[in-house]
Amino acid sequence: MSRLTESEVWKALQEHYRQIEPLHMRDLFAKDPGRFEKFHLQFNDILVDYSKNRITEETMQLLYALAREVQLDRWIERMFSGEKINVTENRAVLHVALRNRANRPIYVDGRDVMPEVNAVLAHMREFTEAVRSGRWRGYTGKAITDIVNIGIGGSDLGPVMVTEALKPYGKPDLRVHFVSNVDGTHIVETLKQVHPETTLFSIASKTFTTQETLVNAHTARDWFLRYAHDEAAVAKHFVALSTNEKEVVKFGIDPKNMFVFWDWVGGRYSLWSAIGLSIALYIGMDNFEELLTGAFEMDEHFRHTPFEQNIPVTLGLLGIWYNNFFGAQTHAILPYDQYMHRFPAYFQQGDMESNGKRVDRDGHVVDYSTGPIIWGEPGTNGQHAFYQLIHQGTKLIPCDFIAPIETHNPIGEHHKILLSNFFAQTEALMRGKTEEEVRKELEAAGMSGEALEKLVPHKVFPGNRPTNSILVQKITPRTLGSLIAMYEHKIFTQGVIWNINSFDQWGVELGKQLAKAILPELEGTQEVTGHDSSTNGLINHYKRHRLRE
Ligand SMILES: O=P(O)(O)OC[C@H]1O[C@@H](O)[C@H](O)[C@@H](O)[C@@H]1O
Repeated sequence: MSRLTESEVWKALQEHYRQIEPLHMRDLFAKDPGRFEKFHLQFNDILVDYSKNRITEETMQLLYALAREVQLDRWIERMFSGEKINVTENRAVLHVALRNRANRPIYVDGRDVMPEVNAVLAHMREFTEAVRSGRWRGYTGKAITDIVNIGIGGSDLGPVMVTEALKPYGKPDLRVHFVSNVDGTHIVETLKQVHPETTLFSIASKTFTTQETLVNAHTARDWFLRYAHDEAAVAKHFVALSTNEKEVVKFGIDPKNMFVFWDWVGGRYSLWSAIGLSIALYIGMDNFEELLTGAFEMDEHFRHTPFEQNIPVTLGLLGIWYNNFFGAQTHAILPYDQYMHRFPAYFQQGDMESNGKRVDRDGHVVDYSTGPIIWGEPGTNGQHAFYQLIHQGTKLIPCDFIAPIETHNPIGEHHKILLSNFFAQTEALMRGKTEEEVRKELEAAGMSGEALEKLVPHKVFPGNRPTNSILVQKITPRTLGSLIAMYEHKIFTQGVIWNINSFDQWGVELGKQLAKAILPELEGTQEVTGHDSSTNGLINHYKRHRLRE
């Protein structure tokens, strides 16, 4: 037994779960007309309604007590003050410094990081303004029309997600492209759309050693030089976003064209850093700073608001409730906003790479479930695809529904229809439809007898399926910044409760190592024998059939 599962409050939650599990939210709503009032929170223009959860006031009290039990407040302070809470890599976790708009000093190893943070922001402003205004010229004197960001994981997903989410703020005559996959198709298809004289490549890699990114970057460079025939021209078309100057120089990028960040910025938390250059190029530095401001406001809220009114803490605790007491395995993020279509994918990395851990901070295998599987698609597409399982399947899937009150595209009735679906789905998931209601409905439609009875069970919805509804005024840079930071801090809250290190990612290493060992084995015709029979069989099948080409 771990300290967590042995704690009094954990045991109390287990006991309390037994009382809550049989209750239906329909009845909880019927009994208490003030339920929405009690269980919603508001911060700036973000409203979080968590009343459609399988909770009572006692549940929340116990969950907040759990947060106190693990000293969440102390952990928050440790992060914000630059303590090296990423213990396995001996690093501070300071993405909050990147958006510290109050400019309060934050120290790492006795050194205030803010002057460096501000210097990079100034560098980004100078560069993005030069490119956007057309002052920055390519090797034949033409202005830049296309940005190709080459990066993967945290050096891709954030910029992709944000540039998509903030498309209405994008410079119309500047296109951004993202190449991440080492599959040659990705770079080939992208290069078909751009011209070397007017394209700027931003090579985004914290380590600058990531195989996929370097292979794609070399291919881009070769392609470029096939046109330019001049190594000196590379400086006008390639910039690097990285922590590793040595490798950047080795690649052939002038350090003047390098935008730096630091080891205390985790890859999946790096969109706020120089990794956000493609975002800043596209939406402009003022909007990029608005994004930072939104995140900063959420940081302040997270750091200073009592748990009971604290949005990330509350969302984190609700996640714990389903994950650890109801046994929910997954969590769906469902944005009702087409521009936000990569938001669930972004937090797939954000959450699953952070909290997909099986040992605690002290290296002990945990005896409780940790990070959930995160998934989702924008509404209403999801409704016509996988909502069936959420409504009537055998699995409990807590969902976050996110929608803007105002759309960037007020055309006809579209937004009202979209929002009516947003409201309807959480209502349907909560209420369900009883046998009696189904029977009445079928009778009203003229059905009776055996045919009716046969159909009834199929048309019953059990309901009692938990959702959070997150309504924002409009998806602006500022609001998006707050929303992203909200989820980051939810992940942090859960990591603290599970006593895991949310900031390393050793789990991605084994596959990388094995791929490196296998790569040379794919050469030649010699039979491979060094693996298990499946891996040998697959490699040898590939080699035999490749030779047939
Ligand atoms: O930015 P880099 O160093 O190229 O790393 C890209 C990604 O590489 C992956 O291996 C890591 O798991 C991610 O966290 C990271 O974002």
